[in-house]
Amino acid sequence: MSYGATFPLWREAAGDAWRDYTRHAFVEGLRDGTLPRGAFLRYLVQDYVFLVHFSRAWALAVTKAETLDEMRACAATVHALLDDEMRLHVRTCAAEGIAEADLFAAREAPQNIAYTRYVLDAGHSGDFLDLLAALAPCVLGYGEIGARLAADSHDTPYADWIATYAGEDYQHTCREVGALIDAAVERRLGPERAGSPRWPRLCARFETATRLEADFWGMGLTG
Ligand SMILES: Cc1ncc(CN)c(N)n1
Repeated sequence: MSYGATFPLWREAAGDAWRDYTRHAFVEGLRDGTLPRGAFLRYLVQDYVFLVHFSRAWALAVTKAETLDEMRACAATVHALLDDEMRLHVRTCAAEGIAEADLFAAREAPQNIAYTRYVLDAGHSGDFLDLLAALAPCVLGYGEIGARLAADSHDTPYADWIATYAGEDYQHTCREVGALIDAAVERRLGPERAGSPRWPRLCARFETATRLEADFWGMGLTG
């Protein structure tokens, strides 16, 4: 999955961190069905709270945008998070007897706080590109993981999770976010994006968010 021209460059610059995230033991447990149910539910409850804060971060991107097209793309992502992706969390947890009000009130794990507040801070202290570089591993990494697991999963109880991220709605969001990033980078850095003095810092932001993703899986596994 490439999702545009900038994402593959950021992904390559992140080196091993990208593999640590997208091939994490948690992900492999989703793929082959060996992930303990308790670990999955611990992750899913935290992920609901994560998505609340991620929606706030994408809403912040609306305010940091410079064009109406950018605003529309960010607002569409807020909608996709709040009204599509979180449905997976609500229905899966409801089947386990966990109400949505309990999800909303869940106590945040330190790894969750670290990741979401890092991204929000990238947006508050930086500009639109700083924020997009910190947001990208989340959206596009799950797109990549979902597509791979859909093509290569066995008989797993996590088929609903995989289908959500491999599905057309989520993959459409990934393509739109990839296009948004490309256009935003070109607008601010010009065609020679990798030669811009800002480029290393954007790569570093992407890599940090990628490492925080791996830590988030680890939280699911070990608490
Ligand atoms: C931690 C995390 N990262 C990414 C996604 C995909 N939006 C998610 N639901 N949770």
